[in-house]
Formats: sequence, C-alpha cells, structure tokens
Amino acid sequence: MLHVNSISKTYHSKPALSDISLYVHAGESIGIIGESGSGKSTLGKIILGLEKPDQGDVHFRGSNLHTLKGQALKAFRRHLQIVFQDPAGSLNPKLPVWKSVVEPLENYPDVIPSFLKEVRHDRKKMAEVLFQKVGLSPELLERYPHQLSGGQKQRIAVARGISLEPDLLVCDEPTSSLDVSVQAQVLNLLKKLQRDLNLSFLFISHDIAAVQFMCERIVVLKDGILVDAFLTNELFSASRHPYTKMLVEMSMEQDR
Ligand SMILES: Nc1ncnc2c1ncn2[C@@H]1O[C@H](COP(=O)(O)OP(=O)(O)OP(=O)(O)O)[C@@H](O)[C@H]1O
Repeated sequence: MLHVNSISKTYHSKPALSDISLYVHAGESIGIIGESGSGKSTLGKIILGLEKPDQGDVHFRGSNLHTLKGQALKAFRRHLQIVFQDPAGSLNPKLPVWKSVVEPLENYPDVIPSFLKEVRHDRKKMAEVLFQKVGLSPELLERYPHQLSGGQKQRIAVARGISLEPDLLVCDEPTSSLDVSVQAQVLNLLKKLQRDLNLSFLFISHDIAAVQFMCERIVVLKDGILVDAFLTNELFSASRHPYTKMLVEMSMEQDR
C-alpha cells in the first residue's frame, strides 16, 4: 500500500535522511524508532506529503505522492491522516471539540465513511459516533479543548484522525505528552481501532515498549540512516544491530 523508495533529504547541507526505503502493507503497523534527531519526523512528514524529498519517491495506493496535484492530491490525502504528539495543536481552542472532530469531513463533503452512513445528514451525530469509537462520553461534545484532560484531547485528535476512514494513520509520538497511566489507555484504543477499521499505522516513537505493543515490524533510524529493520518478535535477537541493542538497553534502564 505504501512504498518509500530511496528517500534522501538534506537541511542546510546536513543530511536528515539518507537513502531510506520501506513499505507498509494494508492493515499493518510499522514502528519507526531512533533517538532525537534521527530523522523520524522528517520521514513522517515526507510520507504525508508535507515535505518534499531531495531524492526518491513515495508511492501510496499505486500513485507517486510527490507528482500529484490539485484534486488528485486532495483525494489521496484523505487516505493518509496524522495524530501528533501534542493534541492541543490539532484542535481549535475556539471551537467546541465536536466541531474539530468533524472538520475533515467538511473538507470532503462527498466522503461518507462506512461507520457514519446512518448519520450522514447530521454533523453532530457524526461527531457522536466518532466519540463512541474513541471511548468518549457524548457529554463532552460541547466542551472546549481547555476543559478536557490530555488523554481526552488525544482521543479527540484520534477521532479526527479516523473521521475520513483513512488507510494509514501516521502517529508521531502520540502518547509522549501524556501521563504514564493514560498512555496505555490510548495505545489500547489505537490497537482496537486498527483491528476495527483495518487501519495501517506508521508509529513514530522513542518509546520502544509502545512500539513493541503496537507494531508487527520495526525500523530503526540513526542519523538519518536506516540501520535495522525486523519483525517485532526479533527485537531481542542476537543479530540486532548494535545501535538497536543500545536503544533497548537504554529503554530498560529507564524502566528500572
Ligand atoms: N525544517 C527543518 N529545518 C532544518 N533542519 C531540520 C528541519 N526539520 C528537521 N531538521 C533536522 O533534521 C534532523 C532530523 O530531525 P527529525 O525532527 O526528523 O528527527 P526526529 O528523529 O523526529 O527527532 P525528535 O524525536 O526530536 O522529533 C535533525 O538534525 C533536525 O535538526
């Protein structure tokens, strides 16, 4: 479904990504791990079409993303959504949250996701169904972002992210701004949505335990270079790249 072919990107003559290739099949979850500055977010932005690579291309559902324009690009974007680390950033502080949840649907009036068919004539009911999908009470529909907890806001950002029934959800550190107790709840929600909606995930995180929980395969970036790629159940294999082993060791030390 998604093929990233030999992507390179340089900022101010410093390579942020060098010759990165990877693929994601429908319904699959891929984790991208690496330390700060390793190029994870840059890769996510290129896949979302928010940044252009200097070299290489991204094919999604058979089309080259960086050559699409106008309506074709818009139609393509619908299938690719993002959940950011900071949920507040993706919610308009001046709108009751239900309006932020259905905003993407307003940009795509012809799109009726399968789970919203029965309520398609009523925007607020659509928001209510999306709230249900992410485990939020309808009592919160009229609230403003500042009246909600971090976990509730992230659920709302997830509801917005799935509102157009995308194929791929790019999650960029989706739990790192949350309290530890809430992180697991949001991860469980994402996993449930993946099953229910047959979503693919590109899960960007420095939290190896979260990636291990969410993803079937893991890709490791170091200084913009893909140094290791493997099935999650091979995370502790002796054949792992020394850098992967170091990341695993560091994450275990944090948990001690
Ligand atoms: N818009 C930009 N302009 C200049 N340099 C950038 C830009 N975006 C990223 N970089 C640089 O590219 C490199 C990779 O950054 P990137 O944000 O992709 O890493 P990351 O692994 O996502 O880090 P973090 O976990 O801290 O978000 C870094 O050296 C960063 O400073």
